Amino acid sequence: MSQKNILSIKNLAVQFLLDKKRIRALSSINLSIYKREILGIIGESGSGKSILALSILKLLPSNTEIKGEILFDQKNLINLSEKKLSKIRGKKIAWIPQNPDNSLNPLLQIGKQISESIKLHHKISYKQARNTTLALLELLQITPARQRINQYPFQYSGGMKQRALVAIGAATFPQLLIADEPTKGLDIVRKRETLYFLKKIKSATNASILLITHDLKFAEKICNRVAIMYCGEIIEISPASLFFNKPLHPYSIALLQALPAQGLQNIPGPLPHPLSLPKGCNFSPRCKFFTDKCLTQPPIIKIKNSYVKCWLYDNP
Ligand SMILES: Nc1ncnc2c1ncn2[C@@H]1O[C@H](COP(=O)(O)OP(=O)(O)OP(=O)(O)O)[C@@H](O)[C@H]1O
Ligand code: NI
Repeated sequence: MSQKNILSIKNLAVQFLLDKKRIRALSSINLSIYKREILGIIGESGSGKSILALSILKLLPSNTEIKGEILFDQKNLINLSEKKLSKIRGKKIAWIPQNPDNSLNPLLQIGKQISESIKLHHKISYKQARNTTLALLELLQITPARQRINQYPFQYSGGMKQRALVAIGAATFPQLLIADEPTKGLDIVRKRETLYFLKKIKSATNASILLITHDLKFAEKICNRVAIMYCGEIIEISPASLFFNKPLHPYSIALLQALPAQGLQNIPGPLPHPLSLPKGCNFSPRCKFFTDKCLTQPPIIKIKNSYVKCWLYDNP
């Protein structure tokens, strides 16, 4: 795989200001997304996955303080005006929302919603937009496409609506497609479908995909690399093939052991509250490899193609 970066996040920090308190949502995030890869962002609920995605799209609430760099097309998205950003968002960086019923317009034909997405960003004729829409419907097996293009959301099944969202996201042929929990609440058959169609869209559009999930099994099947989040930090980045065989960070190890197939060993202790994070490593109170060193910030260590933020691997 070519390792050209299409997006680089450097020292990203996000805080929410609430009642004069600062809640740290993300700190010192460093992450690159390679061309044509599927990068999984994995972590428990509240670890900051969605906030990371929303930072890239700059769709955070107004009480947010954001620092650092998100480099895309040689621009720092954080400093970009709303006007310039609107040329990127939805066009070069697109988003597949989670819930079809909140995201599709019930009063507009699906075909219109897809072709509007195309026309919004590309100066093409009605006919060209319609042909691209038909091709996308075919690709996502929303068939017969010529009939489905004129139908309304209520005439689609749940699975078709989900795929229609994928089509809207892919309609602009973005360089980066962000999918937030695309398998949430789906049964095994629908999960398998989502896997298949995401892969199909990736090869048809050449997009990179940032996939947010806490479904480890799904991530294993689809991701090239994974980044593991804990309390608003990335604690490990690894090629998926390595991660699922030999996770490095003690939290990653515990996370994989908590899978049903591994006997469901729960991770002891609670997730720290964002307002009272522990000293040093955020995972230290729950870690079975704890030593006194862990009371100071762990270094980020590179091991082959992986990065891990843990004292365990610091062998001077
Ligand atoms: N608008 C906000 N104001 C204050 N805190 C917020 C706001 N939005 C999110 N947070 C906090 O930021 C942290 C990260 O939230 P985020 O939604 O990114 O988690 P997540 O990993 O996506 O979780 P899930 O898997 O449940 O979707 C959480 O502690 C959350 O409570
Ligand atoms: Ni989320």
